[in-house]
Amino acid sequence: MDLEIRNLSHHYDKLEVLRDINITIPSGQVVCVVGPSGCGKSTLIRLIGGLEQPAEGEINQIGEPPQGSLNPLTYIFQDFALLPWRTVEGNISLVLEGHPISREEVASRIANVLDRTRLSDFAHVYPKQLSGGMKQRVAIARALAVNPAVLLMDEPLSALDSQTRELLMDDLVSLWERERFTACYITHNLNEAVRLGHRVVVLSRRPGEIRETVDIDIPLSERKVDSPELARTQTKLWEMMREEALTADRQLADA
Ligand SMILES: Nc1ncnc2c1ncn2[C@@H]1O[C@H](COP(=O)(O)OP(=O)(O)OP(=O)(O)O)[C@@H](O)[C@H]1O
Repeated sequence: MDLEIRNLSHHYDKLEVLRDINITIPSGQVVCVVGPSGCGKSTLIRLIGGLEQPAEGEINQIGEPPQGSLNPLTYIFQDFALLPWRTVEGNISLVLEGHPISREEVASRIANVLDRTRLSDFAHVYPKQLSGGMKQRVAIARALAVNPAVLLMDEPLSALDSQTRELLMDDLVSLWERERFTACYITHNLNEAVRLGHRVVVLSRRPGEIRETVDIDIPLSERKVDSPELARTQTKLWEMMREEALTADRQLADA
């Protein structure tokens, strides 16, 4: 299933947040959205997921969700959003409850995502026993358990230290290589964007408008930390964002 965002604009009372956004998220690709603080990135992902209705424009789901999809649009948040009183397995089963699937299917979905995220040995552990990186892997496993058509990821790595972030980026790449998920990935971190995005959409300061869309053709598995080509793309993106970010910072300071 592709996701098509057409002529989307949004405001909160008089505060114009997003202006005429057009983005296509093709099935099996990761589209990263970057932009300065306060430009409307989180608003955009909430609108895509249907948590809020856009003031103007539309979000179209083109084609059918994958077979066995229980929830076509599924979020992964920065703060993991795990229930502390449930084990890893219990946190994953939570999203499967209430769906018309058998106990055997619940068990097989949980086993599958624990295996894919290398968490099988931690099924009975509670979140407080896990590091931040592992908590986010649980959140990723939970999202994958419903076999979503599109993963909506809002700054999923920004609560983690840089080393853990690197490891999780590798995890996301391996997960994608194994089963090509579709994702809209919001981040202010350009390094994440060039490592994980097939396409990077750069937003201006608020009201967020599309400044540029950059396609990166290097296969995800070949994007190495020290790749000069990626470094060049990252510099190009930063040049686009620099002025916007500086002005956005000044506006926030004046507010
Ligand atoms: N529910 C709301 N009601 C009123 N204003 C809101 C609401 N949600 C967001 N805003 C405002 O809309 C603007 C965009 O916010 P948003 O969180 O989408 O930006 P962002 O790009 O994700 O920011 P950051 O990178 O700092 O997380 C901000 O000025 C914010 O204060």
